[in-house]
Amino acid sequence: MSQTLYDKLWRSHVVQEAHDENGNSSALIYIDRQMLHEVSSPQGFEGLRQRGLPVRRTQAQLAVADHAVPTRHRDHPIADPLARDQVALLERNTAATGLRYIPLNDARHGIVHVIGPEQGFTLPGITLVCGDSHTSTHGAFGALAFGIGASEIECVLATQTLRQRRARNLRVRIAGRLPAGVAAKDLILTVIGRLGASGAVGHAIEYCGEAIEALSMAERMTVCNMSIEAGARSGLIAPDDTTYAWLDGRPLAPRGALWEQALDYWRSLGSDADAIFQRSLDLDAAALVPQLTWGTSPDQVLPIDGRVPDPADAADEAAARKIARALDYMGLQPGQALQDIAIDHVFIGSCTNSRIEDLRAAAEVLRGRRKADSVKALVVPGSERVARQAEAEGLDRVFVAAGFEWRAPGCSLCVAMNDDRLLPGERCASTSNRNFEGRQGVGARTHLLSPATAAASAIAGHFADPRTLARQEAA
Ligand SMILES: CC(C)[C@H](C(=O)O)[C@@H](O)C(=O)O
Ligand code: SF4
Repeated sequence: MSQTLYDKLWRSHVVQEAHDENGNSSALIYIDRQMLHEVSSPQGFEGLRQRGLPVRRTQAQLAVADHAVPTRHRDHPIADPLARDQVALLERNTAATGLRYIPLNDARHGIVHVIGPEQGFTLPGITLVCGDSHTSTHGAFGALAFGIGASEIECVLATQTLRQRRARNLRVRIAGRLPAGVAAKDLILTVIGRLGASGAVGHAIEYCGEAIEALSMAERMTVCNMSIEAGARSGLIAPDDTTYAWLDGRPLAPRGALWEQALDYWRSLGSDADAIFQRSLDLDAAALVPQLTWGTSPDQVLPIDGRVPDPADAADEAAARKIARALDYMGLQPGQALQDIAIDHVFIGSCTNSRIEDLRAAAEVLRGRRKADSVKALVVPGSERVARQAEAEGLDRVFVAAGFEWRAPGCSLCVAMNDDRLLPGERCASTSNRNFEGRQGVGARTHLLSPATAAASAIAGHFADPRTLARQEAA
């Protein structure tokens, strides 16, 4: 029977399957690898300790502290007591159980979803979990990767299995090629706008089509990363030569004969031509434009040349209330042009957009230019590896010359769990993935966009279209 990529990943990991009276299937599936971070893991380790259980497969785990870590003064002890305790606890837990832990000042340190792939811990064909919703990122490699809860972390530590419900298949097919100035971030924001924030609940999204095949691994990770913002726990892209070239030689990737064997297997993973998807969405890349969120949910998104929606135009009462509430929190007026909205901050970072390609895209816009005086701007590379690469290319100097602060890796202003946060009412152009109320600090206002659009907006002091800047340059 023909199968999708998801079906193949699922079936190859089922230990035992069960069907309920509605025909839904759930199964005990084998989990190949788990990543752990300081915020979601303590309860899992504690549960294990209380039950007196050992970790079943220590080599299958990789831990790193990223959410609470400061992005300055990394050579000093962590000043914030809560963050210090969280990091110290992860260090103790991993040491006590013999798990692989990447310390703060290690050359491999960074955001969990950036370093997993970098180290080759993430591989095609595997199941990978983490107590973190953006684990969908790793699906860019053709891995079945999803976020799990605290009790599930304990279960994976103890048994290397999980009971899961099988997802339905949703295909997002993008024809054609992305136009210049339009990024993978614009693509995924468009998709989320079309599907809605809970539109893909219960589904695994497979992204395919010419535009997806043409994406770099960094761009594919940006796309899969935000699958959860449409409600899907997993996003997937079939592995191909781009994937293999990127992984070849990574520290934890297979080598020699094992690499050849793995390649043979990985090449069999793509969805069969006649595989059945329960749902599908088709878009043309040529029609895509830079996107910007205006509200407090990632699906409240519009083209950069759009205007703030008017609750009066909403389809029904409930939709009108939702828009009105978002406008109130965001401090916006119906009908306002998005490009007239002034910003206070720019944040380039997060597991969505902090890879070297993202920094290059932003630096290209900023080279020889300066941010507006009214704007505070921050670049937080996704990992030490990204930071060193950027420094080797002189990108850090481009950012600093443009008036940006160049920081050490971590989640930082994506989630404001460290000391990087905004004040109430402050407005931020952010390359991260969530614009929820309070996400970047109590009362802070977040607008999601691509690195290039963030850079163009930093220069303008208000939201700006990176394509306009490129046209001015050419003129
Ligand atoms: C803190 C963590 C558990 C959380 C998540 O699950 O995603 C965070 O990473 C986020 O992006 O909101
Ligand atoms: S960078 Fe943001 S989205 Fe990614 S794991 Fe950290 S907090 Fe979550």
